[in-house]
Amino acid sequence: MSNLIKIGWDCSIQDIDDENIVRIMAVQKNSYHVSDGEHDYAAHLSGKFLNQVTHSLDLPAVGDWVLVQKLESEQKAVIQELVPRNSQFVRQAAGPKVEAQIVAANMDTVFIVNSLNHDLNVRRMERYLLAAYESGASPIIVLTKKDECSVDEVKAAIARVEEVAIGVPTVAISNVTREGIDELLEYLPAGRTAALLGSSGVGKSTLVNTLLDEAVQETKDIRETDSKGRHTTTHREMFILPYGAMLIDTPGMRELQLWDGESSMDSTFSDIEAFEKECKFNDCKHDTEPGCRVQEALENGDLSYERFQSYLKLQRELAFERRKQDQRAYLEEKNRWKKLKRQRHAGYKLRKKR
Ligand SMILES: Nc1nc2c(ncn2[C@@H]2O[C@H](COP(=O)(O)OP(=O)(O)OP(=O)(O)O)[C@@H](O)[C@H]2O)c(=O)[nH]1
Ligand SMILES: [Zn+2]
Repeated sequence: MSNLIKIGWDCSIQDIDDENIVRIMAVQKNSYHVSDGEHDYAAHLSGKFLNQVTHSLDLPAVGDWVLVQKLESEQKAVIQELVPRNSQFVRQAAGPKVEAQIVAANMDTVFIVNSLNHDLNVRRMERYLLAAYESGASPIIVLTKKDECSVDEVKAAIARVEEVAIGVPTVAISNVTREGIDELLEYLPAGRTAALLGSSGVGKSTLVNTLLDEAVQETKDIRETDSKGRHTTTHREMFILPYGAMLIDTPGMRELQLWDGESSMDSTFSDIEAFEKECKFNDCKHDTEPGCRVQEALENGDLSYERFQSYLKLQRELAFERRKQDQRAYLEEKNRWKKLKRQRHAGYKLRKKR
């Protein structure tokens, strides 16, 4: 058990004493890299596990705890069962398919990484915040490339961020000068697990290297590209930092398409939520209703028009996402039914032959 504590196991929450528990350190296609805090194993899913998978969220992700059968002699392990998660960061998988993709699991903290230079985008940050709240972990905003900005620019950027990340700690850092790194480390005590999330190029992998103090995770500068000029490294990996915290890197995220988040809208938009409570009507649509506090806030500048638009847009997007998922659930059920019918029919034919 003591070895598991080294890789983030929280004994106070989960009181399982099992030497066959390991943590997923890396995922690459269908193979896993797991650790029990002492030894590493190459792992794959058991047939039974695969048979029970009904949803992409049932599959192990980086940060997950799983029960395995170890084959000590070969340093291999077979994954039997997934330990229920404390948190999970989920997005709609890239591409046209309606599919949830789990980016990281069992993290205590989500670092939402943005770069302080020209492409600081608070609308994108709202989206990440929503998904972070939805994950069940606590968000922290990390602003990189401080070295590229003047003191005033940094101040102005932080002020913009604080308007959307209400009450969320914000740390500005530089991977070049190491400024702000000590402050960031306060959010990374030993035994804690954090995930780095943010768009491609904001400096996540560089930050992993800064914190590891060695070049482990390849960064943009030296990364290979595929024939289309895209970066090919997209695998997720968890790193054990020298002082005992765990850090999950999530390279190659181009955009964050939401999967779920309706229940986290209030946390993400706590300012709007507070105004809504003061509207005259409970079911106010904040449009033309009399006594609308939201409209009043928009008029007197307490609430920015862009932020309110973003709030409405995310609401619509989540509702749309929900409808698509319902449709998919319906089709899945239908296909399952068809398959069952086919199987029954085949069984019938077999019996007749005998
Ligand atoms: N000036 C400056 N450049 C930085 C800093 N952090 C990262 N960079 C540079 O930004 C570029 C992108 O950094 P990466 O660490 O590869 O970005 P990433 O977020 O891991 O990107 P993906 O792996 O594609 O998701 C590289 O050229 C880094 O050298 C910083 O604090 N200051
Ligand atoms: Zn209203």
